[in-house]
Amino acid sequence: MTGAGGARFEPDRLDDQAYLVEGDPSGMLRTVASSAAEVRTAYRAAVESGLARIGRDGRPRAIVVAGMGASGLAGEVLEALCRYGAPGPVVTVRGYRLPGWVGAADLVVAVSRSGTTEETVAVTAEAVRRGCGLVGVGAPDTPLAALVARAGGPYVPVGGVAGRPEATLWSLMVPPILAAAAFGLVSVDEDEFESVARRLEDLAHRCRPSSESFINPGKTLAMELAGTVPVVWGTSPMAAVAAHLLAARLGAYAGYPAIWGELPEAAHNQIGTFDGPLAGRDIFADPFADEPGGGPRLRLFLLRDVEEHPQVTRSRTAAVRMAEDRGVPVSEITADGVRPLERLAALAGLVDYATVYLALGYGIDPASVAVSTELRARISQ
Ligand SMILES: O=P(O)(O)OC[C@H]1O[C@](O)(CO)[C@@H](O)[C@@H]1O
Repeated sequence: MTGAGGARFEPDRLDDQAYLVEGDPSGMLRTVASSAAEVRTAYRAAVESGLARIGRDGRPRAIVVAGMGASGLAGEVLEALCRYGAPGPVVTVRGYRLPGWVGAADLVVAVSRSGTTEETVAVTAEAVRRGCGLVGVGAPDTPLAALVARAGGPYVPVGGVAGRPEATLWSLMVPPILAAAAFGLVSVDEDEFESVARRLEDLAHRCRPSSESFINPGKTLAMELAGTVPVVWGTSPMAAVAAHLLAARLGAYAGYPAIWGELPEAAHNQIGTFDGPLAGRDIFADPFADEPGGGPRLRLFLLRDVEEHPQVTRSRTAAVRMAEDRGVPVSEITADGVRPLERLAALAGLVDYATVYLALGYGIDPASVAVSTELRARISQ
């Protein structure tokens, strides 16, 4: 794709079965529908790679997850799981260098689906030089795999869609979680991953292409996103990962912008947008124009977790009222489920569908947004 500037969202496309096949030549909808299978495969691959054995060396001082883009989100998921209950810190590194304090007492989990992303390879090489414990997740026979082999760490091979690292998150995030579980930092078992898989299967059924827009939650969310400037807030650390995922997927699949944040922090800065130039009705818009509005306007998307701090609940409720008072529409999506990973699955699965449908509604092939590949090529020359 060389640019889709000016593309129009056409809701009818979402119920046009022939278009949903032709407009998605890489089968992104099929890839998203296979998320449940991916969770099960990732679990087995992680177990077979011997990840559980790393726990025998004793608990590391900290776990550092290194990854870029969607691979970095695997670190955020682990951070969210560990934030309040784990006896040690989890840090995500997105960049070329490890923090100065990281050393032999720490475990670095390097995540790169391609196994070639230069930032992640650089951080992994630094981890080898510093004598850190090392786990790798990514494509086999790659620079990343070679570095992890040199350090003698376990490597969890990841397949998936070539050139589409962000197509599914689960194969990237399951191994770091199991690495943390090996040290007792989190408590997860096969049952929990199985209930995640079942939840994703249920979503795949409800969001399937043949299910009409008015009952399909993926298509509904896509229609609510279309033509807006999305402000996406999560109401817990895990819901905030889903908010970040939504913003990331919008950019990657639909070339669409969004801002995201986590309550309570987002209420300290992003709430300013409710009184800004993109909020509410456009008073200068031509009332006789074919298209009302005069440009995209703000819409608040609240990704809610059933486990919220009581003050966050108050902040959320007040923010919804304040948005509505100012003419900013609000969409609220609540993640249900007993365990945090189930709730993440409820939100992340919906996000994956909605962002693919949004791209298709704009007539964009969700696997064709290649500008990040162009940037990679330019900086590697
Ligand atoms: O998982 P990888 O292969 O390291 O890629 C990291 C990120 O870089 C990108 O390929 C973009 O450059 C994203 O698609 C991806 O999320």
